[in-house]
Amino acid sequence: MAARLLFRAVIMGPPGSGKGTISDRIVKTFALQHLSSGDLLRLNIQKKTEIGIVAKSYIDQGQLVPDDVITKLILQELNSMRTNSWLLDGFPRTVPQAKALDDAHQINSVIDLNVPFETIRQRLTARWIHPGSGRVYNTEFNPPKVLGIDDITGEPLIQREDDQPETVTKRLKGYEALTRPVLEYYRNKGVLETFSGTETNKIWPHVHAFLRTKLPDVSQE
Ligand SMILES: Nc1nc2c(ncn2[C@@H]2O[C@H](COP(=O)(O)OP(=O)(O)O)[C@@H](O)[C@H]2O)c(=O)[nH]1
Ligand SMILES: Nc1ncnc2c1ncn2[C@@H]1O[C@H](COP(=O)(O)OP(=O)(O)O)[C@@H](O)[C@H]1O
Repeated sequence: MAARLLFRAVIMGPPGSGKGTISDRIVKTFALQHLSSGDLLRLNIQKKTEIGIVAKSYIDQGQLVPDDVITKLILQELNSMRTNSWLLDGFPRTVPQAKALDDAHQINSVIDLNVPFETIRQRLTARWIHPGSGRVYNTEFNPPKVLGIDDITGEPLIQREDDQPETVTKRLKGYEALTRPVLEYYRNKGVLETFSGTETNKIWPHVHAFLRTKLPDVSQE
């Protein structure tokens, strides 16, 4: 496929706004490759790589991993996705990250999930993940078939250490201070699309309708 036909998108929103959940629906519907910075970091932590060891100390504190560490990791990964359309989830989270991404790739659209912080706090205490795949559950919204067990592999689910209420508060503060300016950055570039709401099932049809104007729906193929 010629480079000009590739679609490059970013999905943004505060922690717990549904980026992972909506990304999952997007990749099932459109031919896009999904890259989640959080999943990639957790994989590195699991494998105890050098990056994983550095990242863990920040993540557990509810702080962002340093810009140079995450930027290098993501740009390296994107290098292996040169011929694909992609959806980047969780990166960029600071203006320096956004600028570094711009220097390497042209971003066509930024999907911004605007979900109130109170809604998010409630969701994150009920979030369970399958660490191997990044599959995400919620005991109220999308519970696993068997409590504590991944539907697909039968392996145990875990709660993220950084989903404890005090850490969530720190992450939301960090979002306000460091990530909100990235929305402004993309608004000024004319690529920001904001979707507001408190329920993924109500937000998703709007995201779907928007992407439908950019990409063919391949879910029936
Ligand atoms: N109650 C409720 N939970 C949701 C909804 N959408 C997503 N969730 C859950 O909220 C948590 C955060 O969603 P996730 O997609 O992981 O958000 P991310 O941190 O932005 O990637 C997960 O446990 C989801 O299953 C919703 O509409 N209602
Ligand atoms: N682009 C990034 N820059 C710095 N730190 C990041 C980035 N992406 C992920 N992280 C680190 O990983 C943690 C978990 O990220 P993620 O799984 O995207 O969480 P959530 O989706 O709940 O916001 C973040 O709180 C942060 O410490």
